Amino acid sequence: MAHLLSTSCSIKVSSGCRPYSLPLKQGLSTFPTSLTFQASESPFTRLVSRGEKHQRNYTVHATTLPVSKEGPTQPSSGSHQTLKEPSKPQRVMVIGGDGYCGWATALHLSNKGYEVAIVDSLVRRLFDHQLGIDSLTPIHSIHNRLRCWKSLTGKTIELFIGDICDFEFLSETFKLFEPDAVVHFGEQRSAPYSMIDRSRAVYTQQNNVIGTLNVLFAIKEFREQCHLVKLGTMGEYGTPNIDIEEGYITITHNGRTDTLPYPKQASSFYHLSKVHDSNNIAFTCKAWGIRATDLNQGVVYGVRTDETEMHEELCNRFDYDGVFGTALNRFCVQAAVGHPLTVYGKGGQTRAFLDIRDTVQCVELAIANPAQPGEFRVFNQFTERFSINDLATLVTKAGEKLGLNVQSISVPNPRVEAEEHYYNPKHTKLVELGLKPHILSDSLLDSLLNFAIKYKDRVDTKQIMPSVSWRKIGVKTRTITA
Ligand SMILES: O=c1ccn([C@@H]2O[C@H](COP(=O)(O)OP(=O)(O)O[C@H]3O[C@H](CS(=O)(=O)O)[C@@H](O)[C@H](O)[C@H]3O)[C@@H](O)[C@H]2O)c(=O)[nH]1
Repeated sequence: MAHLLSTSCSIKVSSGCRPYSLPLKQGLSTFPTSLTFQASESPFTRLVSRGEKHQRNYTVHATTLPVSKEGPTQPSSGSHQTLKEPSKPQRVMVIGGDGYCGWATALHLSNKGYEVAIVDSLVRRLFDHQLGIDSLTPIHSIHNRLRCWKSLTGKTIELFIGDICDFEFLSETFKLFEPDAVVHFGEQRSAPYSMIDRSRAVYTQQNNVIGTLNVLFAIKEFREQCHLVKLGTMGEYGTPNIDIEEGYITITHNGRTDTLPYPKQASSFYHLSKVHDSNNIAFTCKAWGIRATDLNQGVVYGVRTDETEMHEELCNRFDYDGVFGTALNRFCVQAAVGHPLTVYGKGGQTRAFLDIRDTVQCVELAIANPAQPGEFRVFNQFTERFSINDLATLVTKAGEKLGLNVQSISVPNPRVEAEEHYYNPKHTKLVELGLKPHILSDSLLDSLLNFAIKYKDRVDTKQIMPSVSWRKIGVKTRTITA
């Protein structure tokens, strides 16, 4: 990688047994990069030695306890390696477990009694450094987060730091942890980031598509009964002028009828990467009998979950900048600091939304009710629909109740998207499994706004306006200046 600097740093990993260090060669240019391990001191070697110790423990302590819809509630007993009923998941690998949705999910599953391992390259933190942005909330290192969780609850979350695009690393995590389910959040998830320049577009698709392919190969090779729960996006469908079904549509054409994958019309290189993932997963379910659930998630808002609010060191990240911040969270921060709400274009663009507390609930439901071998399920994961103008109105009213003077402006739309359109996506499958939605209420908006007000001194208002244009993307690597 031409832009890779040979800066070395050390990441400390706490295992349940003893801490050890992973020396890293880290790309710190403006170019996106994953963390690359030095050949002489690879994490692979270290993880193997740690894993051998754990594997001995598994033989003595691991478990085959049955799981209810609520998830297992008892600690392990018996040998995990002789697991006879793989459809009863207990061991969940959360890839991307240091990120916004991943962190909340990892804690939630651990709290529900699952044995959880986080696999993460920490590259999301590196993006912040590269772009000069930061979470509204101060976030602690993954090591402090996990130590804090352990001291509060007595529960250990295992940690594997590395890049899933490195198949050797991923293989070792599979062999050591032996997951029954893998929740895959470990992708570059920002549409604007993928539209900064050619290098970020290529990075996004390479990272996301190859990472998911590696997960599929790892399941096939090492853990064929493991259920893949993959974070897709509602943006895969685009905004067609007909109802959006959950993954599949039955079509009669020239007198013949078939149920086919719902047409995809993604509108950023990021959203397209998820379409490519879905195709690869669908194919491997057919070809290899992989069991998979694609969670086509809408735009997530909120920050607190039952677990993250147990201690300030467990606090989740909260992005408000023009690259990683999402609509409602951004509007709350904008209202808190007196910045006009940034409605792109006409504001009639309508999207599917959900509270982060429902993200963790949906993932848990998908794990507790796994897909069958060879089945490629698609769930539309959201609870409500709003246009951007609806959101601006809601935040304005909620802000006024708190004494804030909230204004909106129409910003020339940096994206290429329909600004007025039909939008009626179905979302019944997760409700049928038991989802109890948190609806966007006045009290939730009130608490989100108060949250934003609490941290408003940390806001860098220069990061609020959008800086990435879908039309102006070029091949030249864009350097982010201070
Ligand atoms: O200040 C803003 C920010 C956004 N928007 C508009 O709000 C809509 C949603 O944008 P967003 O930035 O909130 O979300 P998006 O880029 O679509 O991506 C986010 O939501 C996706 C779900 S969905 O939108 O595809 O359903 C996830 O896949 C992504 O990981 C997550 O970053 C867009 O029409 C955008 O033009 C504004 O009008 N003003």
